[in-house]
Order: sequence, then structure tokens, then C-alpha cells
Amino acid sequence: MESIKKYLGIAASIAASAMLARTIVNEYLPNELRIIVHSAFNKLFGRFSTNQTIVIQKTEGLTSNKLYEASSTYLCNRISPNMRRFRVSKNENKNSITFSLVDREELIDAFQGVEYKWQLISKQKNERMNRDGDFSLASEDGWYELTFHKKYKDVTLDSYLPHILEKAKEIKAANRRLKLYMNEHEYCWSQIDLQHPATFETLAMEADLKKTILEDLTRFIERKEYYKKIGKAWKRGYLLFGPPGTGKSTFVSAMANYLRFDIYDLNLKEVRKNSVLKRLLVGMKNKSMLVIEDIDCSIDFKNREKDKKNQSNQSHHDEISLSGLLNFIDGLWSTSGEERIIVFTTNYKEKLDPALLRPGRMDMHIYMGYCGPNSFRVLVSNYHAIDEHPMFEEIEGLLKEVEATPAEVAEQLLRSDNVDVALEGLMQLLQEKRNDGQGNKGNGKDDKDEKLVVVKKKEEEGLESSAEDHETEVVIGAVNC
Ligand SMILES: Nc1ncnc2c1ncn2[C@@H]1O[C@H](COP(=O)(O)OP(=O)(O)OP(=O)(O)O)[C@@H](O)[C@H]1O
Repeated sequence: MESIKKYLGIAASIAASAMLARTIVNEYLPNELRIIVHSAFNKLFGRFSTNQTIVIQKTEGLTSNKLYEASSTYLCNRISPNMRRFRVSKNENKNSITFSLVDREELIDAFQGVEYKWQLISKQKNERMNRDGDFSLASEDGWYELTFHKKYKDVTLDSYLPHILEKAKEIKAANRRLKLYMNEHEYCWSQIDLQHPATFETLAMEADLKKTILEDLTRFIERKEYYKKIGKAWKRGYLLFGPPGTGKSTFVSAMANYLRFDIYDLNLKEVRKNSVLKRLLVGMKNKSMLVIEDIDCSIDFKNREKDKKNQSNQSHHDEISLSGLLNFIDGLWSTSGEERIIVFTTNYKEKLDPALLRPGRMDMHIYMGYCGPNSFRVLVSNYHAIDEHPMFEEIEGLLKEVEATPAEVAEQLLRSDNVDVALEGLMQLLQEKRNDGQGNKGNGKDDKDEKLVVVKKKEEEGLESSAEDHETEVVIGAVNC
């Protein structure tokens, strides 16, 4: 018994001395020396400990350490309000708040049943305020210590650290500012931040159609392996058609925000040669959308004969043509990148060249129609945050009778902050339309708003199909917008 007590006493004083020495090392030694002493400590005392610590430094030699950066990104998202201290900073560019670890504060994380302790060890002992009044970032000169039970070394190296790299990539992609690229100067893209706030929640569209489109997009981004297996380029085409002001551009922004894809808004009128077009398309990044608005007005579709002649006439050989565009999109361009969406919009589907509507070209044809009761409900909830109002019944009745675009309805709703006044204005507009007899639904002019039509490729559904049987029309629902 006496000897046990003696050994325990010795062990306790060794541990106390080790802790004291570690504190002295952390507090008073310069950074470089601290790293050397730390590793000596770990060698000396590591064999008595059940824990193992990995040091993740900011730089390794001259290259910056990806794991350090990924750890910072990952840990920002793991900060919990229960922690005693953590840093909160405002990111001026993104106008958002970010969290990070502060010197020596512990963060506990769990992965596959293993507990991990993270600590940021900062070179700077005192956080100082800089001239702008911001605290200088301790993490800039520090390193992370990741501590876990020795027996989980393999799972840490094989799974936990790769998990951190993967998660950090996802977080960065989600926080990234989306870009809108435009080809204003013929040869190259210029870019601005894409700040359109449209989402599928705020998009006024028949609920079933919205659901179908969201499922289609989700399936597309999850099917990398499937596209590889069937030997098909990982791209998908959508044709949006319908009258002006029904939300085609809004839809494109909602799509980009949902997928977190950049938009390349290609103005074909600015491009005169196929070779320039190719250069622009090849300059696109992955995870992006190629959008050509009003495709019917962009290229002289009617003149296919001229198109054919151009191919045989050397002087016109490089002139921009529909076949040049389509061939390149289907051919070489497909192999130069992946995860691409192509969107063509038009107000007049009937004007489009059949080559564009051919099976296999645009995977979904989506009709954006006039505002019906469902779309009206979405818009009024967006603009005035209400679900019910005594005027709804009458307005919905009128919307079934007359053609009003979501843009017209939205404009009326925007006119006043007072919902009664805004709805009154809308009702007046709809009544005038009815009395004028203009834009009445069911007048035989255009019955497209009577149904929502989606053309889907059967092969995408995993069905066997013959060459002629690649597309099918699916009526999604009755008129609602
Ligand atoms: N379906 C919709 N959902 C939500 N807002 C809409 C919708 N349709 C139109 N709007 C509103 O009307 C405005 C004009 O719509 P948008 O430019 O998207 O229509 P468009 O169909 O692309 O028109 P165009 O064919 O003339 O380019 C938008 O800024 C938006 O405020």
C-alpha cells in the first residue's frame, strides 16, 4: 500500500511538472522553439498518455497547408453557443458574420463515435486591436492541436481528416458568391456578383411543376456516376417558353441559387463567328449554367438554307449559325467540362427551329404561363406576407377568367405597403381586362395556359426507349398559372 502511494505521488508530481513546463513553453517561448519543445514533450510523455495529438500548422515549408485552411473552415461551422469564448467577426465583403476559435479555447467534435478535442494555439499571446479597430486574427500565426484517443489514429487519418477536407469544400461552395458572366466584349466574359434573391419558394409557379423541376435538378446533380456509366456528358438542357413577364429570367436565377451554379448569360448578337463562340463556351467553368435568352431572336432561325450554304461557302464558313452552336454544345464542349445546365428561353416556341426541339436536345420543355390562383398566393405571400384576405376569392375568380402575367400582378402588389390598397388596385386591373375583353382566357387565342407541359426524356428516367421514342409529353396539372 505504501509503495502504491509512493508511485502515485511520483506520477502526480511528474504530471504537475509536465503541465507547468507545458504552460511555460506555451506562454514564454518563441513560436519556432515552441514547436521543437512540443514535439520533444510528446516523444517523452506520449508513451504514458492514452491520447494522441496531431499538430496542423498553417504552412508546411513554402506551401500553405490545405488541411489547416480546411480545418479553419470546418471549425467555423462547429462553434457552439455553449463554448465559453469564441470569436465573432463581420465579413465586410459578404456582409455576414463568421465564427472562429480563439486561442486555447477547446472545441469538442464527434465523428463515427470518436471524440475529438480541437485547440487553436496562437503565436500571439495578446490579441491586439489594429488601426481599423478589428482584433488581429490569432489563427494567422498559430496552429491547431487535434487530440483523440490513441486507438483511433487510423480512423482519424483515414476518415476524419478526409471528412474535414470534404466538408470544408462543401461549406466554401455554399458560402461562395455566385457570379454572373456576360459576353459584352466579343471575345471574353466579364463578371459581376449575382445578387438576384429569387428562390423556388418565391417563384410563382404551379406547385406540382415546381416539385417536378426540383426533383429533376436534384437527380441531375446526384448522378455523376450514372452519366459516366452511360457514356453521356454530364449536362442537362431546359427550354423555358411563355409570354413576357411570366418569370423565365426569375426562374433562371432561382435555379442558379438552388444549384449554387454561376450563370453565363450569352448574348449571341454580340458574337459573329463560330470560332469566337467556341472560345467563349470553352472558357466556361464547371458547375455553371449557360443561358441564352430569347433564342428565337438571337440567330436567324428561319434561314436554314443560308446556314447550309454557308457551310459550303468558305468565306461564310465561320459565320455564327444555329448548327454551329448546337453541334458545339453537343460535341466538343460537352467533353471540356461537367455539371453544366443549358437554358434557352423564348416567348415564341413555335418560332423555334425544329433542330432545337429535336429529341435529345433540350431535356425539359417548361411552359411559364399566366398567373393563376396558386401563383397569386405565392406572390401575395412574398410581397405582403399574408395567406388569407377577404378579397382573395374575387381576385382568384378573375384570374381564372383573364390573362394577367405574374409580372403584372407583382407590379400591382408592389404599389402600396397597405395590402388592402394593393389588392384593390389589382382587382381593378383584372376587372378592366375582363371588361375590355382583352386577354380573356379560353378565347381560343392560346390555350397553353390551360395546362403545364413538361417534356422529359425517357432515358433519363431509366426506361428502355427506341431512338424515336426519346421524349414524352407529360401533362403536369391543370391551369394554375
Ligand atoms: N413566376 C414568377 N414568380 C415570381 N415573380 C415573377 C414571376 N414572373 C414574373 N415575376 C416578376 O416580374 C418581373 C419580370 O419577370 P421576368 O423578367 O422573370 O419575366 P420573363 O418571363 O423573363 O420576361 P421576358 O420574357 O420579357 O424576359 C420579375 O422581376 C418578378 O418580379
